[in-house]
Amino acid sequence: AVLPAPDTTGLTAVLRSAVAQGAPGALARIDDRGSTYRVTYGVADRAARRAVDAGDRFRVGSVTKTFSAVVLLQLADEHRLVLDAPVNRYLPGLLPDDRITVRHVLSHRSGLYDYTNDMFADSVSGFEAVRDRVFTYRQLVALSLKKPRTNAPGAAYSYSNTNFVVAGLLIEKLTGHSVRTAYEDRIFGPLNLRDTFYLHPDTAIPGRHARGYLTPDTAGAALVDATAQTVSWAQSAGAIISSARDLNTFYSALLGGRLLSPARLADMERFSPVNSTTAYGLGLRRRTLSCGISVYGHTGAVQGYYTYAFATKDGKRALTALANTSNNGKVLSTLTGTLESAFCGKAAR
Ligand SMILES: CC1(C)S[C@@H]2[C@H](NC(=O)CCCC[C@H](NC(=O)C[NH3+])C(=O)[O-])C(=O)N2[C@H]1C(=O)[O-]
Repeated sequence: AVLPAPDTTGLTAVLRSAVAQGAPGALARIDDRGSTYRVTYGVADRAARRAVDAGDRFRVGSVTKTFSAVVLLQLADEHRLVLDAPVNRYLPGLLPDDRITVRHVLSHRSGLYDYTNDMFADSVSGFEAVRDRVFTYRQLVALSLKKPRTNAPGAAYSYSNTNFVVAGLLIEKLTGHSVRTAYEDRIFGPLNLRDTFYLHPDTAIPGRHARGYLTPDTAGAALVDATAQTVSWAQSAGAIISSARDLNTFYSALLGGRLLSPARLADMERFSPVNSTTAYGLGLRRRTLSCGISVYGHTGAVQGYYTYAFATKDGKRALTALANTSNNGKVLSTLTGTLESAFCGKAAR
């Protein structure tokens, strides 16, 4: 299908709305068959009053889940992992139910409870309690197992960070290396993602970056600078640092068939419906837009940063958008408009 031209005027209007709704700043970058469009609005650093730059690095949150899924699917391509095998085959005794498979984990159908529900029940105090903490994967899994499963294995979709903490344990067990080494050797290096890092438990973001600001639960309370944090509460579920350029490169390469065999990419794109416009595959979301076009990628919400990173089925057009706030539902919802502008064009306004 011929895509409408991107609507950069509409894109600017969406970013302006996000800032009006409380984000200090926002950026968007579209890569489309060799053409690049960049839009920025507001500030990357409130104290220094530095304007957002489209090249700024940022924390990508759950966009990390696609990277973790790619590593495990590459291991499946290498016949070192069977997607429909129980997780406990590779990590004996980890989970209390041998029926939970790797595929259940990567599609959020395992039933494993999401420990962040309790961890961040109060947004600011929950964040302050963990921002400098370092967890082991098994400590995070133990937090989840204190609560009942949400569903029988495979019976329903229920988003849970715990699933991609288990994915991190699988990556380290099956590769014999750290998650950081697996990302660098299998994705960051081959795609030359120079702005992309996995530095857990280091709290800094290297190079020029947008500072991230957590919106408190109390209306009108001051934003909390959340830039420096270990993201140890998430790790292989949410701790990657990247840029709009690199995320566009990543999703274009993935959907263009450069990272996985056709069979494994098809596994990743076996979608179960989440709601009328969204479906989830293996570490990959599909969103169907108002113009009927479906786009593939992931969103991210880590303290201080909202990310949307999506591309067309063939990977030839990709969009990444970032607003440097979080815990602000209006901003998260408004950013959906970047997909409409990027892929549906002017008709979307
Ligand atoms: C499904 C999501 C949106 S949430 C999930 C994951 N992020 C988290 O689980 C962190 C939740 C706490 C973040 C915090 N919220 C609170 O503290 C609320 N009390 C805030 O907004 O800064 C991620 O990233 N995913 C997004 C995704 O996959 O799109």
